[in-house]
Amino acid sequence: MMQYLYAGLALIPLWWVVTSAWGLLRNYRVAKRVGLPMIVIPWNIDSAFYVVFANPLRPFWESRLGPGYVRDVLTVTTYGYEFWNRSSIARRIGPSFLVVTPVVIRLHCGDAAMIHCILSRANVWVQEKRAINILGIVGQNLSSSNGEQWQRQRRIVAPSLNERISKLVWDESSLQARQMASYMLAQPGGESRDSADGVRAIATHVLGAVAYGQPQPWKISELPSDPDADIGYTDAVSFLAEFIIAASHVPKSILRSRFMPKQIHMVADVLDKMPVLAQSLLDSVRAAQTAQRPSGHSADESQPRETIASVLVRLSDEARSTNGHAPKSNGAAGKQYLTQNEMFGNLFQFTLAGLDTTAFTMTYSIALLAIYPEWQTWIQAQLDDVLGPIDPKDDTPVDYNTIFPKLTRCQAFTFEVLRLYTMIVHMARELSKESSILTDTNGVSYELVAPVDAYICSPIPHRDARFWGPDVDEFRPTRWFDPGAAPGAPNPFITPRPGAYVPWSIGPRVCPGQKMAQVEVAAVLSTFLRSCSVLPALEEGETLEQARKRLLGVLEDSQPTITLRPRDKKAIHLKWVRR
Ligand code: HEM
Repeated sequence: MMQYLYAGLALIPLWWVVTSAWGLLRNYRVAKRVGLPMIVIPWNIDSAFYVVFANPLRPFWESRLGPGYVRDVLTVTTYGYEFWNRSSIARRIGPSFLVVTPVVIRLHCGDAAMIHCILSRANVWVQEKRAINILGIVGQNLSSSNGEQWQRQRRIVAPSLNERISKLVWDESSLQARQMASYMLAQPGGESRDSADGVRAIATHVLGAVAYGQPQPWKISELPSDPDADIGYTDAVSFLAEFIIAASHVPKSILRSRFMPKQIHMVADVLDKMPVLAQSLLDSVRAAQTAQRPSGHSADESQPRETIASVLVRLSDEARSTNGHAPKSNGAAGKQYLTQNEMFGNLFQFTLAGLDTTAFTMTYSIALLAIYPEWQTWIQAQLDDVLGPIDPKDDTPVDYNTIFPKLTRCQAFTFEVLRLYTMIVHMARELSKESSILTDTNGVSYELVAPVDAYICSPIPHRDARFWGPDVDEFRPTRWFDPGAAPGAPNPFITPRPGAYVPWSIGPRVCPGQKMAQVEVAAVLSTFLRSCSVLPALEEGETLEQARKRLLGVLEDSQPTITLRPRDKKAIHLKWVRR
């Protein structure tokens, strides 16, 4: 009897070897017909074990391994390589290549024309299942749906981020930035290691105010840590956003187990509280709408009361009453409004998609201002030109409609930050049809046959000298100005080749919060630079030049979790001085 058991156990590894070899051979044959460069890997790179260990192992092999196949394999299978590899693999083997394993064929796509092909066909290259599982934890939302479900939500959600919201974002961001600048200037010697936490507080409070109607004064926020304390909706969503992988992958019973730290127990508690918190937020939005005049304004016409949540509720309610059961193209009745679950999901999604992306864009921006003082004075010169001489006693709010369009240098600076420090280093898609033909920038076509995944590796086209010129690796915001644009033209910027610049994605699933983020970053940078300058704080015996190099090293040592971030944000040690 026992000998059968031993034979059975011995067969398990053999079975694993045979099925892996068979899978690899099958995928290799399919991939070879495509004609793109390949990196063949004989194990499952998506297994939980490999995903967990690949990143911590990076320091061990990075300094020891020379160039070659093994190094390439370890690089492309370590999360976030798209940023830290600085396009070195893509420059050697080609901007797009296939990673072939026993279980998957994955296109790593860095060619602008191919990226454009994929992102403009949202019904063919759909959101990948793993991303859907992570992003839909609190309810169905834009990022966790495809097809008709996505289209319906998009019709209602995208318009909620409208121009009126941009004005609110501008005002709230400027207010928060003024409070943060005063705090920084009041620190001993104006020095602080809290700039990253400070701008995260701005991003959190701007969302709290304009998305959920819960304004708060600026203050560096600690993540909640007391499971018994009351928690507001904004804090709950930003807490879950921080622990999104645990919240989406680990069962609540394990999150609550005795071996887990208190903060992880809280993930389960906050998940349980979310429906109640979201419901009470929606109830208060609906109550405020009932009390409001039909014009959508409060009694004081200059004070629009709308928030993203209230616009979302209004648009969905309007859709429900006008075409709640409009016929689908196939003749069946289909709803056109958001269900309660989708409303919860999409409200949560704003924080998930909009908080860290905007906060870290601001973190990199401030650090880069300190690293490149020439660009800081360049922006300040335009600010002084547009806003006139500085008067420290004048704290009249700057008007969004007239001033934002004129702050072209702030905007160009942000474009350049997001070119070299792209927040979302890859966007995952999978082919939903039998096959798809992609044509690259050289006009060569490739046929991909399902099942196949694609990673849109945004940093690769952002560092492609074919589109950005020989100084592609340099930080140079002036590259964004079109030399042919007339002075004072409303849009003086170049239009990058389709697919060459995708920090906000492109095509039907382009980020609906793009304008909101641009307005927020411009408001914060312009408020800071109008009254302050930022420099790297010097360590003992260091020159300013050495400190700038050190600070650049801190930014270069970045790693995405979902959003790109410096590994050590406290090493962004800045000195704030009044202008
Ligand atoms: C600098 C800031 C931001 C960056 C770099 C950014 C980037 C992106 C990218 C790359 C995508 C596409 C992801 C994919 O297709 O896999 C996306 C989607 C999205 N973003 Fe943003 N985002 C930013 C700010 C915001 C803000 C402020 C909001 C809203 C408050 C927002 C809401 C969304 C939503 C709802 C989607 C899903 C769109 C869809 O699937 O139809 N984002 N964002």
